[in-house]
Amino acid sequence: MTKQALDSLQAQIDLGEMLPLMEEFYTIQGEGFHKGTAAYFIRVGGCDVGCHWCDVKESWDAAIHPPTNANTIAENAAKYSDTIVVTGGEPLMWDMNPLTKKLKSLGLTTHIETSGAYQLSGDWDWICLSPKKRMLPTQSVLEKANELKVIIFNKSDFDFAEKHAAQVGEDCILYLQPEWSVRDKMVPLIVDYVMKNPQWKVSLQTHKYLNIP
Ligand SMILES: C[S@@+](CC[C@H](N)C(=O)[O-])C[C@H]1O[C@@H](n2cnc3c(N)ncnc32)[C@H](O)[C@@H]1O
Ligand SMILES: Nc1nc2[nH]cc(C(=O)O)c2c(=O)[nH]1
Ligand code: SF4
Ligand SMILES: [Mg+2]
Repeated sequence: MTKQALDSLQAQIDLGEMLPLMEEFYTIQGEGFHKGTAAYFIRVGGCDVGCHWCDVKESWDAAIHPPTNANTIAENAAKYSDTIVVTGGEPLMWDMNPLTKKLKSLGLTTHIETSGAYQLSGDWDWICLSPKKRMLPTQSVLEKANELKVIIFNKSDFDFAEKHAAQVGEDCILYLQPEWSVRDKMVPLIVDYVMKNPQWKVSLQTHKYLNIP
């Protein structure tokens, strides 16, 4: 590519008109409030949060995922489902306005899975915030989150969950989700916690039990 072409591509990436697309798939939302609902997933590459237990580390390096036109991604997604889940990687590393503008213009419902580590962009019908210790969520995401889904890897994560529950809106639905590799150890603690603190609900990665993407 010429320098001019590279600069133009970078400008489109900066505007969110092009996004590093890792994968797309039609499946069942496995987690949280919308679990059990058919949805088309768009997985955008790039994440620098660095969770040691992340189940999609292949997403982290944006450079290995092809820059793809946001309008093209949206038009393709519309063929599969009315419900579109944008995930990553960390989708809010990129300007989500062009992608969600096109998804909304096609009449689709937009959901995001985010750590909230970056400023909120995009037009969302549902925001799932899963905060991370290594990079705390911004106020912009905390105040708009529809669900708070905290991953429980060890006992200290219950305190982390409460700290974030105190920062989200009143109607935000609260979930505790076991980290997959320690689920046998953490599920009994989560069950006990939710019975004692019924403002919380249990979320499981049901797609992993169903053996679907
Ligand atoms: C891979 S992340 C991508 C979106 C965004 N970066 C985030 O962390 O919310 C999608 C969801 O999977 C959760 N997750 C990732 N690895 C997990 C694991 N090993 N066990 C349980 N949940 C996990 C995240 O907390 C997040 O809710
Ligand atoms: N089925 C299914 N449901 C999911 N909910 C959140 C996911 C994600 O990786 O963001 C995910 C995923 O990867 N697969
Ligand atoms: S923020 Fe999300 S994508 Fe990034 S490392 Fe953590 S779980 Fe993985
Ligand atoms: Mg996943």
